[in-house]
Amino acid sequence: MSSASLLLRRSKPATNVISFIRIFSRPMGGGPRTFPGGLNKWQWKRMHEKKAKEKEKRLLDQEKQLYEARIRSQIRAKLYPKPDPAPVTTISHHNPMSPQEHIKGLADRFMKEGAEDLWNEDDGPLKSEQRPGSSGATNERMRAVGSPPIDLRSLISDKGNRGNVSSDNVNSSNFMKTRNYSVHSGEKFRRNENSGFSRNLAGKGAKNVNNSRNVNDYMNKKRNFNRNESCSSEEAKNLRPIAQNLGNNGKNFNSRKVSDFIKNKVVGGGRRRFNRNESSSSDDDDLEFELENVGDKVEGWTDVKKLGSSASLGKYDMKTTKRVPLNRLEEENDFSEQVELIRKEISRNKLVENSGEKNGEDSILSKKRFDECGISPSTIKALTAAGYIQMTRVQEATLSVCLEGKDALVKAKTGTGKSAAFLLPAIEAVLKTISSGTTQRVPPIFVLILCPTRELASQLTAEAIALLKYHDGIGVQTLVGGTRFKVDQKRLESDPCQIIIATPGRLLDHIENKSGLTVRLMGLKMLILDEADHLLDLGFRKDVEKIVDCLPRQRQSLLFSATIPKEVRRISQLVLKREHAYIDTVGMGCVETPDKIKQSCLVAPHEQHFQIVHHLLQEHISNVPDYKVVVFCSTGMVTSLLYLLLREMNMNVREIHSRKPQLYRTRVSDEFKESKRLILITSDVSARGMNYPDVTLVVQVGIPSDREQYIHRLGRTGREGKEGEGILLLAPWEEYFLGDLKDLPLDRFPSPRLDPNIKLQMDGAMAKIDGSVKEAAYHAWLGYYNSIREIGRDKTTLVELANKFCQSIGLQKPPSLFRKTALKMGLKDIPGIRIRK
Ligand SMILES: Nc1ncnc2c1ncn2[C@@H]1O[C@H](COP(=O)(O)OP(=O)(O)OP(=O)(O)O)[C@@H](O)[C@H]1O
Repeated sequence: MSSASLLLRRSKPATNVISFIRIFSRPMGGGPRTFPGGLNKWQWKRMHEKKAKEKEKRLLDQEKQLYEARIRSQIRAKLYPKPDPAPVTTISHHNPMSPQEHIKGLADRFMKEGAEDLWNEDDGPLKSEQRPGSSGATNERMRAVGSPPIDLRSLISDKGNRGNVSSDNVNSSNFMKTRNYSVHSGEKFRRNENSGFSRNLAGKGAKNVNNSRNVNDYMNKKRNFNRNESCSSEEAKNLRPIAQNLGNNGKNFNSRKVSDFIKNKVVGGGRRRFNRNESSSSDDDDLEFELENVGDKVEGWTDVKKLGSSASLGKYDMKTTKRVPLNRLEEENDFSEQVELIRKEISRNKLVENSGEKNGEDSILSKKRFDECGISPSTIKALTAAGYIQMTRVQEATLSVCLEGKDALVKAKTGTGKSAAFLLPAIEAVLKTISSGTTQRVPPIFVLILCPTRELASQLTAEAIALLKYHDGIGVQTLVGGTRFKVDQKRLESDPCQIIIATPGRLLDHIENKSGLTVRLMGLKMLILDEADHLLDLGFRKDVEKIVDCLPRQRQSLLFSATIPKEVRRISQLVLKREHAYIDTVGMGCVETPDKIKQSCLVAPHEQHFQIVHHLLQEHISNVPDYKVVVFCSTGMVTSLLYLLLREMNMNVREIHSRKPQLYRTRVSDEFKESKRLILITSDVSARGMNYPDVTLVVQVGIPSDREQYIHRLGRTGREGKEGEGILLLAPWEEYFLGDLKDLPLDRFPSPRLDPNIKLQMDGAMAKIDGSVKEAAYHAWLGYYNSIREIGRDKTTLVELANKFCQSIGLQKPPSLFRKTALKMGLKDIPGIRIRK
C-alpha cells in the first residue's frame, strides 16, 4: 500500500493532511524540499509527530468514554429489574441493553467494514504462543469445565431471536440482509472485495464443519493474501470455500454463561488496547475488548482453538503491553454520579412507558435504536450525548432509504424529529465521500441544506454541530441574509466546511457573485430541502430553481415537510429523480396535526381581536404556571403593533419578525428557546421548523395564508408527542377558511365576554403607540388581505374592512398610499383609499 493511501486510511481529511498526501503522492525523486507553510522537513516531521500524539490521546479518551458507557449499561441492567421482553404492541421506550444483547451487538459490529482488520494475526508485537495467560491457562480452565464453546457467528446470525441466542436454527444470511452492511447493498465491503470473505460469511455455509481449522486455514491464507497484494486469482478462489464454511458454525453458544460473565464484572479484569491502525473505528475497539474478555474469562469453553473462536479472536488479544487495565479506569471514576443519572433515566423511561400504555400510538418514538441502523459510531455517541437513543418514527421510516442513497420526499407531522432524519444521512454522506478519498484542489461542499428562514438555518446548524461533536474535521456553516456578505466570504475561505445550511436568497447571492462557492458546489453529493413545500412555493421557487441549476445532477436529493400538497408533489420533480421514494408517516386520510394538541377557533369582529388576545393570554397564564405562548400575526408590522400594545399592558412579551435586525432576532429566538413564562409575538418567520421547547399555547390572529401555514404554526406546540393548545382567531368574513380545516379536530367556541375596563386600558395603551407604527400596520394589513385571493377580489369590501381596522387601532383616518402602490394593488379608484399627493 502506498504511503499516501495509508495516510488516507488513517487520518481524517483535514486540509493540511490532504496537502500532505498530495505532496507525498508526487513521483519519487528526492521528495519536496519545502513543505506547506514554509516548513522544512524536520519541522514538518515534528508537527506530524505532535499531531499523532494528540490523536493518540484523543483515542485514549474515547476508549475511556466507551468503557464508561459500558459500565453504565451494566449498572442500568442491574438496576432495571427485568430485561425488556419487548412485546410488539407496547409503546416504545428506551430500555437498557442486557449484557447478552450488548455482546451480541459487539459481535454484530465485528462483521462491519474494517472489522476484517481484526482478524489479522500479525496485528501485535507478541505472538499467541507467548501468551500463556490467554491461550494456555484459560484454555486449560475451559477444557476442565467442559461447557460448550461460544460462537460469535451464532450471535451474529441470530438476529431474529434475541431472547435465545443459543438457537440452533440460525440463518446468517437473513441477518446479513437486514443490515446496512449487508452483502445486499454490496457497498460497505468494498475495501476487501478481493477476498470475497465478507460476502461468503453471509451465505449459508455447510453444516458441521471443523470451523476452527477452516478459520485458521483461512486466516493463514488471508494473511498471505494481504501481504502479497498481487495474489493470484487462483489463490483467491481457494479462499472462498473456506470462508463459506465459516458461515454456519453457530450451534453451541451458551448465552447464560456469557451474561453471567458480564454480570460478574469481568470487564474489571479485562484489558484494552489501541488498534495500531488508527483508521479502525471505536467499534472495532469495543469488539476486540469484548472478544478478548470472552476469551480470557468465560468459563465453560472447551478448546477455543479447535472450535473456531481462536479465529474470531485470532491471536489478536495479544497486545497486553498496550492495554489499559480497566480496574484502574474504574478507580479513576466516581460512578455514584453516573448511577444517579441512570436512576433518573430509568424513572424517565418508566414515565414514558406509562404514558405510552395510556396513549398507545401517540409516542413519536419507534422501537428501533440508533445503534441498530448502521450509522457511524461517532454519530451514535453524539446522539447518545444529546439524549437520543431510540429513533422517532419518521427517522426509522426514512433512515435506511436515505442511507441507501435514494431520493426521497418525506412527510411527517410537526415536532417528530425530521431534522435529525435528514441530518444523519447528510453526515453519513460526508463520511462516505471523505473515506472514498478523492482529493480536490478546492474543498468541495458535499451537502447543501436549504430552509426558508434564518432562525431555522441557525437551529439546524446547531443541531448538525451537536451531531458532529465527535467527528473532527467535518465542518458546517450557515449562509443567511442579514449578515454581511463579505463576512460570509471570509468565513468560507478561512474555515472550509463540507456542509452548508442556507436560505435560498443568500446562497443565490453567493452563486451569482461568483464567490467561489459555485465551484465548491460542483462536488455536491446531497441536497436537502427542509420545509420543502414552502421552498417550492411561488415565493422561493425561482431562487431554488436557479440554485438547483448550479448543482451536479448526480446527487441525492431529500425533501422534508409536515405538509406536502398535491401540487408540490408534482413540482418536486424539479429537484427529485423520477424514481424517488415517497414516505408519508402521517398516512392517507389521517389527521395531519399532532394528536395531543387541543385545537379551537373563535370568531369575532376584527376590532376586538387585540383585546381577545389579551384576554386569552391572561386566562392561559392563570391556568398554566409554566406558560410559554406564541402569538402569530399576519404581517411584521401588525406583529410590532400588537407587541407594543401588550408590552404597554405589562405583559411579558417579545417580538420576532422580518423588520427586526438579525442580531435582535437571534437574541430573542435564543431567549425564547430557553425561557418559560414568556410570550412571543411573531410573524410567519417563526411558523416553520422552529423548535421552541414546551410551548403551551399557540394563538393565530387572523386567517393564515393557507391550510399548510395553519398546520405549521400550530405545530410550534405539542412537539415530541407532548400536549399543547392552539386557538385560531378569525373575523366573521374570514370564517370561510374553516372549510379548509374541516378534517382537523377544531372546536368552535363563542367569543369571550370582554371586560369594558380592560377595553379602556387598552385604548389608553394604544394611544401611547407611535402613529408611524400604526400607519405601517394599516398598510401591511391592507397588503396582506389584498394578496389573499378570496378577500382580495372584492376590493370595495376589502377597503371597508381595512378602514374599520384602522379605526380600531386608533387612527382617525386611513393613511394614504403612493399612487404607484395603489395601482399595483388594484386599489387606485376604490372608495375609501387615499392617494398620497
Ligand atoms: N430520536 C429522538 N429522540 C428524542 N428526541 C428527538 C429525537 N429526534 C428528535 N428529537 C427531538 O424532537 C424535537 C422535534 O424535532 P424536530 O425539530 O426535528 O422536528 P420536526 O419534525 O423537524 O418539526 P417541524 O415540522 O416543526 O420542522 C426536538 O426537540 C428534537 O430534539
